[in-house]
This record gives sequence, C-alpha cells and structure tokens, in this order.
Amino acid sequence: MADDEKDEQSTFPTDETETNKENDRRDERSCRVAYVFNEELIKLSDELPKIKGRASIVHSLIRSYGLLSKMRLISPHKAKLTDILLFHSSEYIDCLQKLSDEDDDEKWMEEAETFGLTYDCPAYPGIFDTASYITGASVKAAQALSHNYADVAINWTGGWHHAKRDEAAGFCYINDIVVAILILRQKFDKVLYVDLDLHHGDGVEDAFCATSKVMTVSFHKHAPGFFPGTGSSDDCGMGKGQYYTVNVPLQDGMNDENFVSLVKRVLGTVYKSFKPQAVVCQCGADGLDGDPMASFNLSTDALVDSVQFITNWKLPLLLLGGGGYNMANTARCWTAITASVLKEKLPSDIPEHRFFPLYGPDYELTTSQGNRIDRNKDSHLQNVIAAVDNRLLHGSKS
Ligand SMILES: CC1(C)CN(C2CCCC2)C(=O)N1c1ccccc1/C=C/C(=O)NO
Ligand SMILES: [Zn+2]
Repeated sequence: MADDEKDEQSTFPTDETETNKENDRRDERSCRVAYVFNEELIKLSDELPKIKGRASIVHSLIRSYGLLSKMRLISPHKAKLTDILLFHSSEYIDCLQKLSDEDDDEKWMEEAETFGLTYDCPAYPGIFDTASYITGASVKAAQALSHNYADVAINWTGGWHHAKRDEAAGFCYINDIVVAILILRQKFDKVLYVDLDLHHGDGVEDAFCATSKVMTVSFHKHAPGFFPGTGSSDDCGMGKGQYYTVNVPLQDGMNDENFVSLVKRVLGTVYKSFKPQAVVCQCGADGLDGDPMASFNLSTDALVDSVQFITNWKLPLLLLGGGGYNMANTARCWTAITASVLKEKLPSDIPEHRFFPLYGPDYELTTSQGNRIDRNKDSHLQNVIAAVDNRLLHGSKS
C-alpha cells in the first residue's frame, strides 16, 4: 500500500513494553518530546515567500545545540486529503490545487478571487504541496500525542492561523492548526488553543466559535488598520460556543513583564474553568523586539516563560510556529522554547554552524526587550482581565 495510506497506528510503537522502557511516565525532570521534521519538509518550508529559508535557520540552530538527540524524531508526510477536508471545503482545496499546479485554465483564475487567492495571498506554484506537507507534520505531531508516544510534540513549520474553511488569508493557505485540533479531538474531549502570535488567531477562532469542546485564547495586537482587524475582547463565541472564545487585545509597546503576567492570569483562569485535556500553542515570534512588524517589545523570555507556564500543567501539548520575520530572532525563540520544554540549559553563545553569521553582533541565544513606548495602559489591561473573568465565570455557570 502507498506510504501515505499506511495506518498511522504503525507509525508509533504502541506496545506498552516499548513505551515503558523509554520512561513512559512523565517525571519531574523532563518529558517525552517529539520533534517532527524531515529534509523534504524543511526544503518546502524554506520556499515560503515571506519567510524564505527560515525553516532551515530554525532547524539548524536546534541541531547545533545538540537538542535533536534528546527528542523523539518523527518523519512526516503530506497530509491526506481526507485530513485536510476535515476542515476545508473541497471547492476551496480544488481551486488551491489547480492554481498551485500552474493550471492556466481561466476558470480557476476567476474562482481565485472567491477563495482569497489574490494579489495579497497569491497561490504560487507548489504552494499546495508545501501547505499539505506542513499540515501533515502538524497532523503527525497531534497523532504522537493521541497515541501517548510523547508528552509534547513540536512542528516549528506549522502555525498558519489565518486560513479559513474556504479562503486563504494572511499568507495562510491550509489551517494546519484547525486540522491538528480536529485530530486531537478524536482522542481528547476538551482541547485548549493558545495563540501567542502578534496577530489575532482568527482562522482558529472562527473554526471553533460555536463549540464548547475547543476554547481559543488569543493574545495579539488589536489596533485600527492592523491585520486581521478582528480579536476585540467583545468576541465571545456563539451558541454552544458562547464564552469559549477569549481575546486579549493589546497595543504597541507590550513588554515582557506585562505580557507574561497577563498570559499567566488569563490562562490560569481558563485552565481552572475549562479543564482542558490537551493544549495546542501557536508560538508566532513576530511580537519580538527586532521583528519587522515593529510592534511589541518582547524578548525571547516572554514566549519561553509563557510556554513554560502551559508545560507545567503536564497536559499533552502541541507546539507550533507561525509568524516571525526576523529569522535569527525567531530561531532563537523557538530553540529556547525547545530547550525549556526539554529542561535543557543551553550556553548563551550561539554554536558555530552554517547560519552563525546571522546572529551577529552579539551571537547570543536570548534577545533583550525593546524600548518602544508602551501604549498599554494599566486600566486597559485590568479591564481586559475583568472581561475575561466575567465571561469565564459567566460561562462556567452555563
Ligand atoms: C506578508 C506578511 C506575512 C509578512 N509581513 C511583514 C513582515 C516582514 C515584512 C512584511 C506581513 O505583514 N505579512 C502579512 C501581510 C498581509 C496579511 C498578513 C500578514 C502577516 C500575518 C501574520 O504574521 N500572522 O501571524
Ligand atoms: Zn503574525
């Protein structure tokens, strides 16, 4: 049978002896971390227009710190069409495939508009294969958690949170996050989604706004004219999903201390009221100081500490990438998160490796905070927390 039809069961050693042998129980010291990658995934991800070469830079830094030998390496394959269609409409996927195959049939060009495949989100040749491979990696990571093969699973090429059921958006074509959550939902009754990217995780929020089985919590910049424009604290889901959507809208100049205390305060309340059985966290790094988005003042510590807070819950956790346009800082951030999950202390000096020159002039692993004016008034942050408490308290009554 074809490789991608192989029953997923056969991918992970499921017999107890195998997993028990490899300290199956998550103990205090560390947990079992699965890292999904192969050369094909890195090569295809490197082709993504706005983050050319980023996948290699991230993977090379993780490898140069010797972290690969401490993780369970899993080789992914392209997502099956049936997995992609768990979320996306077949009309949209058909059009994406046709445009990606350079099918110059006029018919598809006209439809392109309907499916968001336009100038600001072009379906460039090969995009369908790339997006399918990335989605397959997030699916494989989710399956590693569902099969109890790992406690934490990582796909730094994933995290494309803007893609809608039948529309590409914000340079996201297939929403690997939604597909991965739907896979996790086959095993876990309640899944928590956390979005740390600078941008609102609108595609994931939309997908689950009407269900109480998936709670989405997004921390993001929310300002006039800033993409995607949604994500105000008023968004609260609808129907059965009411109160299972939480948004934390922020202004420019957000610093580590306020960001991390907000994350801990909001997620602490969410954890107590929602009681998730699994967590998916999008770790977009475009909120870091030094990113071309030039919005927040965050250092890598802010994202590391936020993810560590979630890791401490000791729930099955899927970590995904996302935005991050300063390649070296994004690699620093996701390497530091990987080490933190492994409870590995890394030397601050960047090891000599293929991309070493990118890390000048300091050649250090962690970055410092920016000093952009902080537009976040304490009163606003207090109001956001009150709104979240109100909603979750209200929600937990229902
Ligand atoms: C084209 C890129 C993706 C890159 N970019 C910057 C960074 C560096 C130079 C331009 C953007 O603002 N983009 C966007 C353009 C239109 C809509 C959305 C985005 C970004 C989405 C995002 O990051 N979500 O998490
Ligand atoms: Zn972003």
